[in-house]
Amino acid sequence: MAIDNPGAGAPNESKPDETEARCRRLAEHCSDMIALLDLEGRYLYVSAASMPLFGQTEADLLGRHAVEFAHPDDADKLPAIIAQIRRTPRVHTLTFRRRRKDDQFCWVESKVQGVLGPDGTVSEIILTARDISERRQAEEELRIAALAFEAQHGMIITGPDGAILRVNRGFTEITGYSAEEVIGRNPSMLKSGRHDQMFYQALWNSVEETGSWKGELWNRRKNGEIYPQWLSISAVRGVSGQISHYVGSFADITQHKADTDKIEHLAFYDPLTRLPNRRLLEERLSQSLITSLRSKREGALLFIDLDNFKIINDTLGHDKGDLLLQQTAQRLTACVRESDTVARLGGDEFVVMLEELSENRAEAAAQTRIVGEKILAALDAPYRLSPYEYECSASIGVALFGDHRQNMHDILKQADLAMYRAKTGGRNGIRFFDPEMQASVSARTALESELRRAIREKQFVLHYQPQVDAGGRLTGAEALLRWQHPTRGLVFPDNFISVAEETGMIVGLGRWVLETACEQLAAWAKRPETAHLSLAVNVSAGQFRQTDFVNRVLETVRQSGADPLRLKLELTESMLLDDIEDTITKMQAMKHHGLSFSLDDFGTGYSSLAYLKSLPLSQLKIDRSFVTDVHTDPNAAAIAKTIVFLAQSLGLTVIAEGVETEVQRRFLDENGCRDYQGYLFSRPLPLDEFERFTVKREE
Ligand SMILES: Nc1nc2c(ncn2[C@@H]2O[C@H](COP(=O)(O)O[C@H]3[C@@H](O)[C@H](n4cnc5c(=O)[nH]c(N)nc54)O[C@@H]3COP(=O)(O)O)[C@@H](O)[C@H]2O)c(=O)[nH]1
Repeated sequence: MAIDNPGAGAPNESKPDETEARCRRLAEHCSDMIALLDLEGRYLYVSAASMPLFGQTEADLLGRHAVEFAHPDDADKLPAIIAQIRRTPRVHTLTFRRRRKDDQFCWVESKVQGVLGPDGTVSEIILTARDISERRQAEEELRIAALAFEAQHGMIITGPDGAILRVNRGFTEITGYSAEEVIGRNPSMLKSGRHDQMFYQALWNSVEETGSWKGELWNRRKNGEIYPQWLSISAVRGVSGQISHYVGSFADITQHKADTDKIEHLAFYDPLTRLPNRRLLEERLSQSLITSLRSKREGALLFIDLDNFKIINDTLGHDKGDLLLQQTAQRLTACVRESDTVARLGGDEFVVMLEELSENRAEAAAQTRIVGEKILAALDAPYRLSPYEYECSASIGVALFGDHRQNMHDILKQADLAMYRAKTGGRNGIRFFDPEMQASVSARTALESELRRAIREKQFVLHYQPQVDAGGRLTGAEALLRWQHPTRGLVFPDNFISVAEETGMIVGLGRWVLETACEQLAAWAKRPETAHLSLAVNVSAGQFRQTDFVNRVLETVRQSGADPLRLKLELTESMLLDDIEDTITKMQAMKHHGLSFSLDDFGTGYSSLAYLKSLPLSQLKIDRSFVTDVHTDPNAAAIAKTIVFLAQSLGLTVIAEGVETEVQRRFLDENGCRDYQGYLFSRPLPLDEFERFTVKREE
């Protein structure tokens, strides 16, 4: 299509000057640029109303080539079209960047068309131009948004009610769900179950309050796999300010996390043994120093160095050396609790850090020594380094920590120094840094081996402490263990029972006590002056927890011929509460055979009414500490009275131990206690003296 030159005239139409005036009016009121160019592309006419469009005036334009105003990159476009129009005058549309008066470029959409002259050939060119910069920008933004939406990130758009409206390809690739499977549903379908309600509550609070939330989150893929993602949620608000959409963008960070873990592992773990390295040990040690300051519990650092490790490297080669170090790591790890730390400092140097030991330093040293000995024994066993078998002992230096004046480096140095002393002291041993600790640990080691020997050689005797009733009549006795030491004389249980308990020797020792006590009961039953006596025997937690404890007790009673009705087992609160169900079952089984139970040291532990009711007890024993103070401390007096009242309410008898004075006895008597034991009546006596005491009482 072409436009005829208005000046050329046309039959049956308006007169030419009228038409031209109309055209001019049209041009003068149109904000688009309307221009006439000659066939070279020079401006002949430019509509006045369009001047503000590009800022140029008629004077700036007329006679100038239109192409001069085109962006250099678009400069070829117009001449190419003019060349075509000269051949065929049809309409061409082109977009190009056109310079404005201020030298800025704007995007322009132009229609270019030939105007036929009287000879029917193209004599001029009519050009219209419109600024489309804003439209172009909007289109560009849309294009970028579309590209961004289809990026690798997962995208999810929901309505204000949370229903999914759109997801992208990235979403499908990461989650495994197609768009059809999720549209209309709630994103909660992707939840992994790893976060609680509070987590999601905080997330949505942030979106509501700040408009967005960013963070790490675990979700579940369609195949059930749980994976970590980095999620960013933004609320989109409409013109009214109401939330119209939520846009979520997320990346699968599984690989990133794995890489981070790997980097962390490399930084904090020894690659050969996979144990924590020095750096991590130091971190944990500083943390532990803070914790132990708060909890008041001691910790210990065991510095372990393999004896003669160099020889294995020199003789069997480094690969066997590596193998031995790996096995050492495994053995060390097996010797400690999961909460303790085993680290490799390098070479053949390892460190074990024990935490949460006793508050008492000597006890903590004893606990550490037990672990240290376990480690020595484990490391002393032959290593299988196929085809070789190799033996390699270790030396251990120990530093205790709990003293807040020590710092991490001091402790490591102390343990190292102690280890050095262990080496020079003959290897395959443990040394404590603190000489006092060393002395107490050495004494304990000696006590332990003496005790073992004493059990083997039966160096024990029982003493019997009389128990009397309100009328002063002898009702029975408590059997109390004594160690007849070959050089130290009579040793009292407070000096060895705890060691026997910690080492497990209490089981054998307790068995001996029970057998001896039952034999004694059976012997007394045969004599009229002692036949009425009952005997109380102390039982330790370690004994009671043995799975065959009940059978052993019943068997011992049966074999001795003792009357079970005269045997009373003294148990303590703490041991009973360990596993209350098991305790009740065991006690009931023994009670069924006639045995009775006295709750020793009552009032010093938990003293919970709930368990008291459920245990098949027959007696409560008021602890000596309350009895001692009944007339000096109103609290002790109140406790003693309460225990008597409690026992009466539960249908139990009550016995007071440690009664030393008549004042104490009278107070207890006035408050309903009818049975007593204590120095006021007699100290614990060797068998012959006890029997003489019995006869005297009978007289
Ligand atoms: N598991 C086992 N524990 C036992 C055994 N034999 C004793 N023990 C426990 O050892 C602790 C100390 O016992 P011991 O040194 O024999 O002291 C007992 C009495 O001598 C002492 N006592 C008694 N009357 C008085 C007194 O008037 N004053 C005073 N200062 N001390 C007195 O009390 C101890 C008896 O305590 P208890 O057993 O709580 O009745 C001690 O805890 C024993 O239990 C054993 O064979 N196995």
